[in-house]
Amino acid sequence: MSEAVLSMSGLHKRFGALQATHDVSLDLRAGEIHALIGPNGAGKSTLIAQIAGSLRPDAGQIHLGQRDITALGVARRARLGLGRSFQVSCLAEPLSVLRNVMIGAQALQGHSFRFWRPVSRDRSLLEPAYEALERMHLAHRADTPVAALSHGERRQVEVACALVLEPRALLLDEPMAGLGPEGSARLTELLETLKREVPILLIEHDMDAVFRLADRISVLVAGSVIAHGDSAAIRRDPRVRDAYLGD
Ligand SMILES: Nc1ncnc2c1ncn2[C@@H]1O[C@H](COP(=O)(O)OP(=O)(O)OP(=O)(O)O)[C@@H](O)[C@H]1O
Repeated sequence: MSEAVLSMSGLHKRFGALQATHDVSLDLRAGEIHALIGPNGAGKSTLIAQIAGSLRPDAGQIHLGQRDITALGVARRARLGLGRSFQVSCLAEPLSVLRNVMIGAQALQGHSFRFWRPVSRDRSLLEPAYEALERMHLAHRADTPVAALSHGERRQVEVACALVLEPRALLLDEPMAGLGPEGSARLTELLETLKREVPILLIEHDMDAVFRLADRISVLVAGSVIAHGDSAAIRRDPRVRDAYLGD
């Protein structure tokens, strides 16, 4: 079994009386997609926020490789190799695809707006941004305004933004949301290839995509991991069927 690229142990997070994350331990290994699924309000976004660094856990540790990153902020984690895409799109419609990817990378690096270099002059980002677009099969759209892209292509741009800093691990929060069958199939194919280079922790409600993509699945219910295993094991787990999948 390959070594964990990203791992968390004993994570707890409480909001007042609500235990949003309860003793969650899981890891992400090289070459895999590990999907995190669960009903609405199960605590998936709360968990991702703790991993990405925007929310501090009450207890527990998060490691990127051997390094304890629990106390580090979002930008430090991004610079150390934790990439993420967001549930809500933040692309600038009138700007080209390439400029959006460069701006996205700057933002992830933690540049404050006051000290922003105009992105068009930041040559250091140009080549990595172009390469990230190539990895998402979008280089031919580099000069196209985001406004002219399909919904699926926008999702590809969002993943490309997260790839510019060459992450060691990637957090993807509902990348299939709002995609039709064609867009979803296309992104599924791209992620299947991408995982060989960057392991992916995937939060996703589209169960077809999850069962096709995930090497391992963890099921979160009311803040706790109630089941963990490969697709076949999760499909037949009676606790998961009761709590989430139904018949
Ligand atoms: N900042 C907050 N303050 C108080 N309660 C919160 C806060 N953030 C989340 N919660 C609560 O924590 C629980 C878990 O929410 P979370 O958004 O993490 O679930 P989720 O699994 O991501 O849901 P969804 O699939 O609908 O996005 C919910 O009951 C939610 O209302």
